[in-house]
Amino acid sequence: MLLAIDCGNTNTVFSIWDGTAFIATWRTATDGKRTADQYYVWLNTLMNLQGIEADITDVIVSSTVPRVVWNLRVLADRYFNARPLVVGKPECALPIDVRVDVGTAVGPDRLVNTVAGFDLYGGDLIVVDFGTATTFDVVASDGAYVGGVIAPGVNLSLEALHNAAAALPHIDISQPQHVVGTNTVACMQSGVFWGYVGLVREICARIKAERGRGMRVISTGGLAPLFQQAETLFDEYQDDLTMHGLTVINKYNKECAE
Ligand SMILES: Nc1ncnc2c1ncn2[C@@H]1O[C@H](COP(=O)(O)OP(=O)(O)OP(=O)(O)O)[C@@H](O)[C@H]1O
Ligand SMILES: CC(C)(CO)[C@@H](O)C(=O)NCCC(=O)O
Ligand SMILES: [K+]
Repeated sequence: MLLAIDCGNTNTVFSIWDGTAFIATWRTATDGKRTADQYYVWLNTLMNLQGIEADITDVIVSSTVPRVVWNLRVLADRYFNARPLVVGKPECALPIDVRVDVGTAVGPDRLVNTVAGFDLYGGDLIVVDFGTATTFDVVASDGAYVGGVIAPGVNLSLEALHNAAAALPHIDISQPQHVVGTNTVACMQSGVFWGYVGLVREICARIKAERGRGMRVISTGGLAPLFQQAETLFDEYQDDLTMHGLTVINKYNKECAE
Protein backbone atom coordinates (compact mmCIF):
# COMPACT_ATOMS: atom_id res chain seq x y z
CA MET A 1 0.00 0.00 0.00
CA LEU A 2 1.00 3.58 -0.56
CA LEU A 3 1.39 6.24 2.11
CA ALA A 4 0.89 9.60 0.39
CA ILE A 5 1.92 12.73 2.29
CA ASP A 6 0.88 16.23 1.23
CA CYS A 7 2.72 18.74 3.37
CA GLY A 8 1.46 22.33 3.05
CA ASN A 9 2.65 25.40 4.92
CA THR A 10 -0.26 25.07 7.39
CA ASN A 11 -1.34 21.43 7.42
CA THR A 12 0.10 18.06 6.50
CA VAL A 13 -2.24 15.36 5.23
CA PHE A 14 -1.41 11.63 5.30
CA SER A 15 -3.51 9.19 3.23
CA ILE A 16 -3.26 5.46 2.71
CA TRP A 17 -4.05 4.21 -0.80
CA ASP A 18 -4.76 0.52 -1.22
CA GLY A 19 -4.49 0.63 -5.01
CA THR A 20 -8.19 1.37 -5.54
CA ALA A 21 -9.27 3.75 -2.78
CA PHE A 22 -8.02 5.83 0.10
CA ILE A 23 -8.69 3.75 3.20
CA ALA A 24 -7.70 6.46 5.68
CA THR A 25 -6.79 10.15 5.77
CA TRP A 26 -5.35 12.08 8.71
CA ARG A 27 -4.36 15.72 9.09
CA THR A 28 -1.85 17.36 11.39
CA ALA A 29 -0.38 20.85 11.68
CA THR A 30 2.85 21.20 9.72
CA ASP A 31 5.77 21.37 12.12
CA GLY A 32 9.37 21.31 10.96
CA LYS A 33 10.51 20.12 14.38
CA ARG A 34 8.42 16.93 14.45
CA THR A 35 10.66 13.88 14.25
CA ALA A 36 10.16 10.61 12.35
CA ASP A 37 9.49 8.84 15.64
CA GLN A 38 6.78 11.33 16.55
CA TYR A 39 5.11 10.93 13.15
CA TYR A 40 5.15 7.17 13.54
CA VAL A 41 3.66 7.12 17.04
CA TRP A 42 0.88 9.41 15.82
CA LEU A 43 0.21 7.38 12.66
CA ASN A 44 0.34 4.07 14.45
CA THR A 45 -2.08 5.23 17.15
CA LEU A 46 -4.60 6.38 14.54
CA MET A 47 -4.24 3.16 12.56
CA ASN A 48 -4.85 1.07 15.70
CA LEU A 49 -7.80 3.20 16.75
CA GLN A 50 -9.46 2.71 13.38
CA GLY A 51 -8.44 -0.93 13.10
CA ILE A 52 -6.52 -0.29 9.90
CA GLU A 53 -4.00 -2.91 8.92
CA ALA A 54 -1.92 -1.32 6.24
CA ASP A 55 1.15 -2.96 4.82
CA ILE A 56 2.88 0.19 3.60
CA THR A 57 5.40 -0.57 0.88
CA ASP A 58 5.65 2.81 -0.84
CA VAL A 59 5.81 6.40 0.34
CA ILE A 60 5.40 9.56 -1.75
CA VAL A 61 5.81 13.09 -0.43
CA SER A 62 4.89 16.53 -1.76
CA SER A 63 6.21 19.21 0.54
CA THR A 64 6.03 22.97 0.18
CA VAL A 65 8.19 23.18 3.33
CA PRO A 66 11.69 21.88 2.50
CA ARG A 67 12.81 21.30 6.08
CA VAL A 68 10.15 18.70 6.89
CA VAL A 69 11.29 16.42 4.07
CA TRP A 70 14.24 15.07 6.02
CA ASN A 71 12.09 13.75 8.87
CA LEU A 72 9.55 12.29 6.45
CA ARG A 73 12.40 10.49 4.64
CA VAL A 74 13.54 9.03 7.96
CA LEU A 75 9.93 7.99 8.71
CA ALA A 76 9.72 6.12 5.40
CA ASP A 77 13.09 4.49 5.77
CA ARG A 78 12.96 3.54 9.45
CA TYR A 79 9.37 2.42 9.82
CA PHE A 80 8.29 1.33 6.34
CA ASN A 81 11.62 0.29 4.88
CA ALA A 82 10.77 2.44 1.85
CA ARG A 83 12.72 5.00 -0.14
CA PRO A 84 10.20 7.79 -0.57
CA LEU A 85 9.52 9.52 -3.86
CA VAL A 86 9.77 13.27 -3.25
CA VAL A 87 7.97 15.40 -5.84
CA GLY A 88 10.27 18.03 -7.29
CA LYS A 89 13.44 15.98 -6.79
CA PRO A 90 15.17 14.76 -9.96
CA GLU A 91 14.56 11.10 -9.10
CA CYS A 92 10.79 11.66 -9.13
CA ALA A 93 9.62 11.64 -12.75
CA LEU A 94 6.48 13.57 -13.71
CA PRO A 95 4.05 12.56 -16.45
CA ILE A 96 3.74 16.21 -17.54
CA ASP A 97 6.04 18.93 -18.88
CA VAL A 98 6.82 22.03 -16.82
CA ARG A 99 7.19 25.15 -18.98
CA VAL A 100 8.37 28.01 -16.78
CA ASP A 101 11.31 30.41 -16.63
CA VAL A 102 14.70 28.76 -16.28
CA GLY A 103 15.68 28.40 -12.62
CA THR A 104 12.09 28.61 -11.34
CA ALA A 105 11.17 26.07 -8.68
CA VAL A 106 7.44 25.44 -8.97
CA GLY A 107 5.72 24.43 -5.72
CA PRO A 108 5.40 20.63 -5.70
CA ASP A 109 1.73 20.89 -4.68
CA ARG A 110 1.06 22.83 -7.87
CA LEU A 111 2.79 20.20 -10.00
CA VAL A 112 0.81 17.46 -8.26
CA ASN A 113 -2.46 19.36 -8.80
CA THR A 114 -1.58 19.74 -12.48
CA VAL A 115 -0.97 15.99 -12.84
CA ALA A 116 -4.22 15.21 -10.99
CA GLY A 117 -6.27 17.71 -12.97
CA PHE A 118 -4.96 16.43 -16.31
CA ASP A 119 -5.54 12.81 -15.28
CA LEU A 120 -9.15 13.44 -14.25
CA TYR A 121 -10.28 16.13 -16.68
CA GLY A 122 -7.77 16.34 -19.55
CA GLY A 123 -6.03 19.54 -20.63
CA ASP A 124 -6.94 23.25 -20.82
CA LEU A 125 -7.61 23.63 -17.12
CA ILE A 126 -7.27 26.19 -14.38
CA VAL A 127 -6.76 24.44 -11.03
CA VAL A 128 -7.59 26.66 -8.07
CA ASP A 129 -6.30 25.47 -4.66
CA PHE A 130 -7.45 27.28 -1.50
CA GLY A 131 -4.57 26.52 0.88
CA THR A 132 -2.25 28.79 2.83
CA ALA A 133 -1.97 30.64 -0.47
CA THR A 134 -4.68 30.56 -3.13
CA THR A 135 -2.97 29.21 -6.22
CA PHE A 136 -4.11 29.03 -9.82
CA ASP A 137 -2.27 26.46 -11.94
CA VAL A 138 -2.66 26.67 -15.70
CA VAL A 139 -2.67 23.30 -17.47
CA ALA A 140 -2.10 23.33 -21.24
CA SER A 141 -3.94 21.06 -23.68
CA ASP A 142 -1.11 18.50 -23.46
CA GLY A 143 -1.17 18.54 -19.64
CA ALA A 144 1.91 20.75 -19.21
CA TYR A 145 2.12 23.15 -16.27
CA VAL A 146 2.57 26.49 -18.00
CA GLY A 147 2.42 28.89 -15.06
CA GLY A 148 -0.22 30.44 -12.90
CA VAL A 149 -1.07 32.88 -10.18
CA ILE A 150 -0.33 33.02 -6.43
CA ALA A 151 -2.64 35.10 -4.22
CA PRO A 152 -2.74 35.34 -0.42
CA GLY A 153 -4.90 32.63 1.14
CA VAL A 154 -8.30 33.36 2.63
CA ASN A 155 -7.26 32.62 6.23
CA LEU A 156 -3.99 34.46 5.71
CA SER A 157 -5.87 37.57 4.57
CA LEU A 158 -8.09 37.47 7.65
CA GLU A 159 -5.08 36.95 9.92
CA ALA A 160 -3.25 39.83 8.28
CA LEU A 161 -6.15 42.19 9.07
CA HIS A 162 -6.23 41.01 12.68
CA ASN A 163 -2.45 41.21 13.11
CA ALA A 164 -2.11 44.66 11.60
CA ALA A 165 -5.12 46.46 13.07
CA ALA A 166 -5.62 46.64 16.83
CA ALA A 167 -9.42 46.89 16.61
CA LEU A 168 -9.94 43.99 14.19
CA PRO A 169 -10.67 40.61 15.81
CA HIS A 170 -9.58 37.15 14.73
CA ILE A 171 -12.50 35.69 12.76
CA ASP A 172 -13.31 32.70 10.57
CA ILE A 173 -14.50 33.11 7.02
CA SER A 174 -18.18 32.69 6.19
CA GLN A 175 -20.59 34.08 3.65
CA PRO A 176 -22.01 37.34 4.99
CA GLN A 177 -25.73 38.05 4.66
CA HIS A 178 -25.15 41.42 3.09
CA VAL A 179 -22.34 43.15 1.26
CA VAL A 180 -22.71 46.20 3.47
CA GLY A 181 -21.66 45.12 6.94
CA THR A 182 -23.21 46.84 9.97
CA ASN A 183 -20.64 45.57 12.46
CA THR A 184 -16.89 44.97 12.38
CA VAL A 185 -17.05 41.21 11.87
CA ALA A 186 -19.62 41.50 9.06
CA CYS A 187 -17.51 44.20 7.38
CA MET A 188 -14.40 42.00 7.51
CA GLN A 189 -16.27 38.94 6.26
CA SER A 190 -17.71 40.92 3.40
CA GLY A 191 -14.32 42.29 2.38
CA VAL A 192 -12.62 38.92 2.30
CA PHE A 193 -15.55 36.80 1.07
CA TRP A 194 -16.77 39.02 -1.78
CA GLY A 195 -13.22 40.17 -2.45
CA TYR A 196 -12.28 36.54 -3.04
CA VAL A 197 -15.27 35.87 -5.27
CA GLY A 198 -14.12 38.81 -7.38
CA LEU A 199 -10.49 37.72 -7.30
CA VAL A 200 -11.28 34.21 -8.51
CA ARG A 201 -13.67 35.39 -11.21
CA GLU A 202 -11.34 38.09 -12.53
CA ILE A 203 -8.22 35.94 -12.56
CA CYS A 204 -9.98 33.03 -14.32
CA ALA A 205 -11.47 35.40 -16.92
CA ARG A 206 -8.08 36.97 -17.59
CA ILE A 207 -6.32 33.61 -17.87
CA LYS A 208 -8.92 32.44 -20.43
CA ALA A 209 -8.57 35.70 -22.38
CA GLU A 210 -4.76 35.56 -22.30
CA ARG A 211 -4.75 31.96 -23.53
CA GLY A 212 -7.50 32.68 -26.06
CA ARG A 213 -9.54 29.60 -25.29
CA GLY A 214 -12.14 28.17 -22.95
CA MET A 215 -10.70 26.39 -19.94
CA ARG A 216 -12.36 24.27 -17.28
CA VAL A 217 -11.93 25.56 -13.75
CA ILE A 218 -11.27 22.86 -11.14
CA SER A 219 -11.18 23.75 -7.45
CA THR A 220 -9.77 22.02 -4.42
CA GLY A 221 -9.01 22.87 -0.79
CA GLY A 222 -11.22 23.10 2.29
CA LEU A 223 -12.70 26.49 1.47
CA ALA A 224 -13.68 25.96 -2.16
CA PRO A 225 -17.23 24.69 -1.38
CA LEU A 226 -17.99 27.81 0.66
CA PHE A 227 -17.32 29.97 -2.39
CA GLN A 228 -19.09 27.64 -4.79
CA GLN A 229 -22.27 27.82 -2.68
CA ALA A 230 -22.49 31.54 -3.23
CA GLU A 231 -21.53 31.91 -6.87
CA THR A 232 -20.71 29.49 -9.65
CA LEU A 233 -16.99 29.99 -9.89
CA PHE A 234 -15.83 26.45 -10.67
CA ASP A 235 -16.84 23.77 -13.13
CA GLU A 236 -15.74 20.97 -10.79
CA TYR A 237 -14.74 20.57 -7.15
CA GLN A 238 -12.37 17.76 -6.19
CA ASP A 239 -11.77 17.44 -2.49
CA ASP A 240 -8.78 15.06 -2.69
CA LEU A 241 -7.19 16.39 -5.87
CA THR A 242 -3.64 16.60 -4.48
CA MET A 243 -3.84 13.09 -3.01
CA HIS A 244 -5.11 11.76 -6.34
CA GLY A 245 -2.14 13.38 -8.08
CA LEU A 246 0.27 11.69 -5.68
CA THR A 247 -1.15 8.26 -6.57
CA VAL A 248 -0.81 9.04 -10.29
CA ILE A 249 2.82 10.15 -9.88
CA ASN A 250 3.65 7.08 -7.79
CA LYS A 251 2.15 4.76 -10.43
CA TYR A 252 4.00 6.58 -13.21
CA ASN A 253 7.35 6.19 -11.46
CA LYS A 254 6.73 2.49 -10.82
CA GLU A 255 5.91 1.98 -14.50
CA CYS A 256 9.03 3.94 -15.55
CA ALA A 257 11.17 1.72 -13.30
CA GLU A 258 9.86 -1.50 -14.88
N1 LIG B 1 -15.77 22.49 5.49
C1 LIG B 1 -14.93 23.45 5.86
N2 LIG B 1 -15.38 24.68 6.23
C2 LIG B 1 -14.55 25.65 6.60
N3 LIG B 1 -13.24 25.51 6.62
C3 LIG B 1 -12.74 24.33 6.26
C4 LIG B 1 -13.54 23.23 5.87
N4 LIG B 1 -12.73 22.19 5.56
C5 LIG B 1 -11.50 22.61 5.76
N5 LIG B 1 -11.50 23.89 6.17
C6 LIG B 1 -10.35 24.73 6.43
O1 LIG B 1 -9.90 25.09 5.17
C7 LIG B 1 -8.54 25.34 5.22
C8 LIG B 1 -7.96 24.90 3.92
O2 LIG B 1 -7.59 23.56 3.98
P1 LIG B 1 -6.55 23.00 2.96
O3 LIG B 1 -6.12 21.66 3.39
O4 LIG B 1 -7.09 23.12 1.61
O5 LIG B 1 -5.35 24.00 3.09
P2 LIG B 1 -4.47 24.35 4.35
O6 LIG B 1 -4.22 23.11 5.13
O7 LIG B 1 -5.05 25.51 5.09
O8 LIG B 1 -3.22 24.92 3.63
P3 LIG B 1 -1.89 24.18 3.17
O9 LIG B 1 -2.31 23.03 2.32
O10 LIG B 1 -1.18 25.26 2.43
O11 LIG B 1 -1.23 23.76 4.43
C9 LIG B 1 -8.00 24.63 6.47
O12 LIG B 1 -7.43 25.59 7.32
C10 LIG B 1 -9.22 24.01 7.13
O13 LIG B 1 -9.26 24.28 8.51
C1 LIG C 1 2.54 28.86 -3.42
C2 LIG C 1 2.62 27.75 -2.41
C3 LIG C 1 3.02 28.30 -1.05
C4 LIG C 1 1.21 27.13 -2.31
O1 LIG C 1 1.21 26.05 -1.43
C5 LIG C 1 3.60 26.65 -2.89
O2 LIG C 1 3.18 26.11 -4.08
C6 LIG C 1 5.01 27.19 -3.05
O3 LIG C 1 5.73 27.34 -2.09
N1 LIG C 1 5.41 27.45 -4.33
C7 LIG C 1 6.71 27.91 -4.70
C8 LIG C 1 6.65 28.96 -5.76
C9 LIG C 1 5.90 28.61 -7.02
O4 LIG C 1 5.08 27.69 -7.04
O5 LIG C 1 6.12 29.28 -8.04
K1 LIG D 1 -3.07 22.05 0.14
